[in-house]
Amino acid sequence: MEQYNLSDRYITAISDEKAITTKDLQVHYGANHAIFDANLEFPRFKITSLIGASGSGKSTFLRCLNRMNDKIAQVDGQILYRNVDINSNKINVYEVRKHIGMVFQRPNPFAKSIKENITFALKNSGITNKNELNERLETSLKSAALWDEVKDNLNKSALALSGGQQQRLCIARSIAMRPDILLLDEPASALDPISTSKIEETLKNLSKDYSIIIVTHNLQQASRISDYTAFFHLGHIIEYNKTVNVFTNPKMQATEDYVSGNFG
Ligand SMILES: Nc1ncnc2c1ncn2[C@@H]1O[C@H](COP(=O)(O)OP(=O)(O)OP(=O)(O)O)[C@@H](O)[C@H]1O
Repeated sequence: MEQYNLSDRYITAISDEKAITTKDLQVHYGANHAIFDANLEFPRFKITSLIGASGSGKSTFLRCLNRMNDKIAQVDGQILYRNVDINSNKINVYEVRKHIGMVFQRPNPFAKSIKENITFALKNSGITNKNELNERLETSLKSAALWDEVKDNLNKSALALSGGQQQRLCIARSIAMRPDILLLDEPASALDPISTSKIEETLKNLSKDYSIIIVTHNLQQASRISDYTAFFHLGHIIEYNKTVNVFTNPKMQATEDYVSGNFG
Protein backbone atom coordinates (compact mmCIF):
# COMPACT_ATOMS: atom_id res chain seq x y z
CA MET A 1 0.00 0.00 0.00
CA GLU A 2 1.17 3.51 -0.84
CA GLN A 3 2.63 5.41 2.15
CA TYR A 4 1.07 8.82 2.70
CA ASN A 5 1.95 11.52 5.17
CA LEU A 6 -0.94 10.98 7.58
CA SER A 7 -0.61 14.44 9.12
CA ASP A 8 -1.52 16.01 5.78
CA ARG A 9 -5.25 16.52 5.59
CA TYR A 10 -7.90 18.72 4.12
CA ILE A 11 -10.87 19.22 6.44
CA THR A 12 -13.43 21.76 5.34
CA ALA A 13 -15.32 23.87 7.90
CA ILE A 14 -19.10 23.61 7.74
CA SER A 15 -21.03 26.83 7.22
CA ASP A 16 -24.45 25.16 7.73
CA GLU A 17 -25.94 24.61 11.18
CA LYS A 18 -24.21 21.68 12.89
CA ALA A 19 -25.84 18.45 13.98
CA ILE A 20 -22.86 17.04 15.88
CA THR A 21 -19.15 17.81 16.16
CA THR A 22 -16.19 15.73 17.28
CA LYS A 23 -13.13 17.31 18.87
CA ASP A 24 -9.81 15.48 19.11
CA LEU A 25 -11.58 12.13 19.17
CA GLN A 26 -9.24 9.19 19.78
CA VAL A 27 -10.24 5.54 19.96
CA HIS A 28 -8.12 2.67 21.28
CA TYR A 29 -8.97 -1.02 21.27
CA GLY A 30 -6.35 -2.03 23.84
CA ALA A 31 -3.04 -1.16 22.20
CA ASN A 32 -4.62 -0.67 18.78
CA HIS A 33 -5.02 3.06 18.11
CA ALA A 34 -8.02 2.97 15.74
CA ILE A 35 -9.00 6.66 15.41
CA PHE A 36 -6.51 9.56 15.58
CA ASP A 37 -7.52 13.17 16.32
CA ALA A 38 -10.87 13.18 14.58
CA ASN A 39 -12.14 16.76 14.30
CA LEU A 40 -15.28 16.83 12.23
CA GLU A 41 -18.40 18.96 12.05
CA PHE A 42 -21.54 17.36 10.62
CA PRO A 43 -24.20 19.61 9.09
CA ARG A 44 -27.90 19.38 10.08
CA PHE A 45 -30.43 18.03 7.59
CA LYS A 46 -27.77 16.76 5.22
CA ILE A 47 -26.34 13.35 4.39
CA THR A 48 -22.67 12.78 5.15
CA SER A 49 -20.89 9.67 3.92
CA LEU A 50 -17.91 8.06 5.63
CA ILE A 51 -15.75 6.25 3.08
CA GLY A 52 -12.39 4.45 3.17
CA ALA A 53 -10.81 1.03 2.87
CA SER A 54 -11.67 -1.86 5.15
CA GLY A 55 -10.24 -1.31 8.63
CA SER A 56 -9.78 2.45 8.16
CA GLY A 57 -12.00 3.18 11.18
CA LYS A 58 -15.33 4.26 9.66
CA SER A 59 -17.56 2.01 11.78
CA THR A 60 -15.51 2.67 14.90
CA PHE A 61 -15.96 6.40 14.40
CA LEU A 62 -19.69 6.08 13.62
CA ARG A 63 -20.32 3.96 16.71
CA CYS A 64 -18.72 6.63 18.93
CA LEU A 65 -21.41 9.10 17.92
CA ASN A 66 -24.08 7.32 19.96
CA ARG A 67 -21.76 5.72 22.51
CA MET A 68 -21.94 2.20 21.06
CA ASN A 69 -18.21 1.69 21.72
CA ASP A 70 -18.45 2.20 25.46
CA LYS A 71 -17.90 -1.42 26.44
CA ILE A 72 -15.36 -2.32 23.77
CA ALA A 73 -13.02 0.64 23.32
CA GLN A 74 -11.43 3.60 25.05
CA VAL A 75 -12.91 6.74 23.49
CA ASP A 76 -11.24 10.06 24.39
CA GLY A 77 -12.07 13.56 23.23
CA GLN A 78 -15.32 15.43 22.88
CA ILE A 79 -18.53 14.76 20.98
CA LEU A 80 -20.60 17.93 21.04
CA TYR A 81 -24.33 17.59 20.51
CA ARG A 82 -26.50 20.63 21.33
CA ASN A 83 -23.51 22.15 23.16
CA VAL A 84 -23.20 19.13 25.46
CA ASP A 85 -20.25 16.74 25.45
CA ILE A 86 -22.07 13.43 25.08
CA ASN A 87 -18.79 11.54 25.48
CA SER A 88 -18.73 12.55 29.14
CA ASN A 89 -19.22 9.68 31.61
CA LYS A 90 -21.98 11.71 33.32
CA ILE A 91 -24.22 11.32 30.25
CA ASN A 92 -27.07 8.80 30.16
CA VAL A 93 -26.31 6.78 27.01
CA TYR A 94 -29.92 5.62 26.66
CA GLU A 95 -31.00 9.26 26.38
CA VAL A 96 -28.25 9.85 23.80
CA ARG A 97 -29.59 6.98 21.69
CA LYS A 98 -33.09 8.47 21.70
CA HIS A 99 -31.64 11.51 19.93
CA ILE A 100 -29.08 9.67 17.84
CA GLY A 101 -30.39 6.43 16.32
CA MET A 102 -28.46 3.66 14.58
CA VAL A 103 -29.27 1.28 11.72
CA PHE A 104 -26.91 -1.64 11.15
CA GLN A 105 -25.55 -3.44 8.10
CA ARG A 106 -27.77 -6.50 8.43
CA PRO A 107 -31.46 -5.87 8.95
CA ASN A 108 -32.19 -6.92 12.54
CA PRO A 109 -35.94 -6.72 13.16
CA PHE A 110 -37.25 -8.28 16.35
CA ALA A 111 -39.03 -11.63 15.96
CA LYS A 112 -42.32 -9.82 16.49
CA SER A 113 -45.01 -8.32 14.30
CA ILE A 114 -44.33 -5.35 12.04
CA LYS A 115 -46.39 -3.19 14.38
CA GLU A 116 -44.61 -4.36 17.52
CA ASN A 117 -41.23 -3.70 15.94
CA ILE A 118 -42.17 -0.03 15.88
CA THR A 119 -44.15 0.23 19.11
CA PHE A 120 -41.94 -1.91 21.41
CA ALA A 121 -39.31 0.74 22.11
CA LEU A 122 -41.92 3.49 22.19
CA LYS A 123 -43.85 1.66 24.92
CA ASN A 124 -40.61 1.02 26.81
CA SER A 125 -39.87 4.71 26.69
CA GLY A 126 -43.21 5.43 28.36
CA ILE A 127 -45.55 6.15 25.42
CA THR A 128 -48.77 4.27 26.14
CA ASN A 129 -51.45 6.40 24.42
CA LYS A 130 -52.89 4.25 21.62
CA ASN A 131 -53.51 7.19 19.29
CA GLU A 132 -49.95 8.38 19.64
CA LEU A 133 -48.57 4.86 19.11
CA ASN A 134 -50.69 4.43 15.97
CA GLU A 135 -49.74 7.85 14.68
CA ARG A 136 -46.05 7.14 15.13
CA LEU A 137 -46.47 3.71 13.58
CA GLU A 138 -48.02 5.17 10.45
CA THR A 139 -45.77 8.22 10.06
CA SER A 140 -42.55 6.28 10.62
CA LEU A 141 -43.55 3.56 8.13
CA LYS A 142 -44.55 6.24 5.63
CA SER A 143 -41.25 8.09 6.11
CA ALA A 144 -39.37 4.85 5.53
CA ALA A 145 -41.43 4.27 2.35
CA LEU A 146 -42.84 1.00 3.70
CA TRP A 147 -46.42 1.91 4.68
CA ASP A 148 -48.07 1.09 1.37
CA GLU A 149 -46.44 -2.35 1.32
CA VAL A 150 -47.38 -3.36 4.88
CA LYS A 151 -50.43 -1.34 5.99
CA ASP A 152 -52.79 -4.30 5.54
CA ASN A 153 -50.47 -6.73 7.32
CA LEU A 154 -49.24 -4.90 10.38
CA ASN A 155 -49.68 -7.97 12.58
CA LYS A 156 -47.63 -10.17 10.28
CA SER A 157 -44.18 -11.26 11.49
CA ALA A 158 -41.44 -8.81 10.50
CA LEU A 159 -39.29 -11.84 9.69
CA ALA A 160 -41.59 -12.63 6.75
CA LEU A 161 -40.60 -9.39 5.01
CA SER A 162 -37.89 -9.29 2.33
CA GLY A 163 -34.39 -8.13 3.33
CA GLY A 164 -34.96 -4.70 1.81
CA GLN A 165 -38.33 -4.32 3.55
CA GLN A 166 -36.77 -5.47 6.85
CA GLN A 167 -34.10 -2.78 6.49
CA ARG A 168 -36.74 -0.10 5.82
CA LEU A 169 -38.58 -1.42 8.90
CA CYS A 170 -35.38 -0.96 10.92
CA ILE A 171 -35.13 2.61 9.61
CA ALA A 172 -38.80 3.16 10.56
CA ARG A 173 -38.16 1.68 14.02
CA SER A 174 -35.31 4.10 14.49
CA ILE A 175 -37.18 7.21 13.34
CA ALA A 176 -40.31 6.32 15.33
CA MET A 177 -38.27 7.48 18.34
CA ARG A 178 -38.00 10.88 16.60
CA PRO A 179 -34.23 11.17 16.78
CA ASP A 180 -32.34 14.18 15.41
CA ILE A 181 -29.54 12.17 13.89
CA LEU A 182 -29.62 8.85 12.10
CA LEU A 183 -26.43 6.80 11.88
CA LEU A 184 -26.32 4.01 9.30
CA ASP A 185 -23.53 1.45 8.98
CA GLU A 186 -23.55 0.10 5.40
CA PRO A 187 -27.36 -0.22 5.46
CA ALA A 188 -27.66 -1.46 1.88
CA SER A 189 -24.61 -3.69 1.53
CA ALA A 190 -26.62 -6.88 2.10
CA LEU A 191 -29.38 -5.86 -0.34
CA ASP A 192 -30.08 -6.26 -4.05
CA PRO A 193 -29.85 -3.20 -6.37
CA ILE A 194 -33.59 -2.48 -6.35
CA SER A 195 -33.82 -2.57 -2.56
CA THR A 196 -30.63 -0.49 -2.42
CA SER A 197 -32.12 2.21 -4.58
CA LYS A 198 -35.28 2.26 -2.41
CA ILE A 199 -33.12 2.73 0.67
CA GLU A 200 -31.19 5.53 -1.05
CA GLU A 201 -34.41 7.29 -2.07
CA THR A 202 -35.74 6.87 1.47
CA LEU A 203 -32.59 8.42 2.95
CA LYS A 204 -32.72 11.35 0.53
CA ASN A 205 -36.30 12.06 1.63
CA LEU A 206 -35.45 11.60 5.32
CA SER A 207 -32.63 14.14 5.08
CA LYS A 208 -35.24 16.91 4.95
CA ASP A 209 -36.01 16.15 8.61
CA TYR A 210 -32.99 14.25 9.91
CA SER A 211 -29.24 14.64 9.88
CA ILE A 212 -27.84 11.47 8.39
CA ILE A 213 -24.35 9.98 8.67
CA ILE A 214 -23.74 6.81 6.67
CA VAL A 215 -20.81 4.43 6.32
CA THR A 216 -20.61 3.02 2.82
CA HIS A 217 -18.20 1.02 0.71
CA ASN A 218 -20.21 1.92 -2.35
CA LEU A 219 -18.59 5.02 -3.83
CA GLN A 220 -21.39 5.53 -6.36
CA GLN A 221 -23.82 5.46 -3.48
CA ALA A 222 -21.81 8.07 -1.56
CA SER A 223 -21.68 10.33 -4.59
CA ARG A 224 -25.38 9.80 -5.38
CA ILE A 225 -26.87 10.52 -1.99
CA SER A 226 -24.50 12.48 0.21
CA ASP A 227 -23.91 16.20 0.52
CA TYR A 228 -20.57 15.80 2.36
CA THR A 229 -18.03 13.00 2.40
CA ALA A 230 -15.24 12.15 4.85
CA PHE A 231 -12.41 9.92 3.64
CA PHE A 232 -10.78 7.71 6.30
CA HIS A 233 -7.35 6.14 5.92
CA LEU A 234 -5.63 4.05 8.63
CA GLY A 235 -7.68 5.73 11.37
CA HIS A 236 -7.04 9.27 10.12
CA ILE A 237 -9.59 11.54 8.46
CA ILE A 238 -7.59 12.64 5.47
CA GLU A 239 -10.20 14.66 3.63
CA TYR A 240 -13.62 16.10 4.40
CA ASN A 241 -15.47 18.23 1.94
CA LYS A 242 -18.60 18.56 -0.15
CA THR A 243 -19.11 15.22 -1.88
CA VAL A 244 -18.78 16.66 -5.35
CA ASN A 245 -15.32 18.02 -4.48
CA VAL A 246 -14.14 14.78 -2.87
CA PHE A 247 -15.02 12.83 -5.99
CA THR A 248 -14.19 15.27 -8.75
CA ASN A 249 -11.47 17.45 -7.26
CA PRO A 250 -9.88 15.67 -4.28
CA LYS A 251 -7.24 17.71 -2.51
CA MET A 252 -5.19 14.83 -1.09
CA GLN A 253 -3.34 12.16 -3.03
CA ALA A 254 -4.67 9.40 -0.77
CA THR A 255 -8.24 10.47 -1.49
CA GLU A 256 -7.62 10.66 -5.19
CA ASP A 257 -6.10 7.17 -5.20
CA TYR A 258 -9.04 5.75 -3.24
CA VAL A 259 -11.86 7.34 -5.23
CA SER A 260 -10.20 6.44 -8.50
CA GLY A 261 -9.79 2.82 -7.37
CA ASN A 262 -5.99 2.84 -7.14
CA PHE A 263 -5.95 1.08 -3.82
CA GLY A 264 -8.32 -1.29 -2.13
N1 LIG B 1 -14.58 -4.78 18.46
C1 LIG B 1 -13.31 -4.57 18.13
N2 LIG B 1 -12.30 -5.00 18.93
C2 LIG B 1 -11.01 -4.77 18.62
N3 LIG B 1 -10.60 -4.12 17.51
C3 LIG B 1 -11.54 -3.67 16.69
C4 LIG B 1 -12.94 -3.86 16.94
N4 LIG B 1 -13.65 -3.28 15.93
C5 LIG B 1 -12.74 -2.75 15.09
N5 LIG B 1 -11.48 -2.97 15.54
C6 LIG B 1 -10.23 -2.52 14.88
O1 LIG B 1 -10.33 -1.11 14.66
C7 LIG B 1 -9.81 -0.76 13.38
C8 LIG B 1 -10.89 -0.06 12.56
O2 LIG B 1 -11.91 -1.00 12.28
P1 LIG B 1 -13.35 -0.55 11.76
O3 LIG B 1 -14.23 -1.76 11.75
O4 LIG B 1 -13.81 0.63 12.48
O5 LIG B 1 -13.00 -0.12 10.25
P2 LIG B 1 -13.96 0.07 9.02
O6 LIG B 1 -13.33 1.15 8.20
O7 LIG B 1 -15.35 0.30 9.49
O8 LIG B 1 -13.84 -1.33 8.30
P3 LIG B 1 -14.92 -2.13 7.40
O9 LIG B 1 -15.15 -1.28 6.22
O10 LIG B 1 -14.23 -3.41 7.07
O11 LIG B 1 -16.14 -2.31 8.25
C9 LIG B 1 -9.28 -2.06 12.77
O12 LIG B 1 -7.90 -2.15 13.09
C10 LIG B 1 -10.07 -3.13 13.49
O13 LIG B 1 -9.35 -4.33 13.57
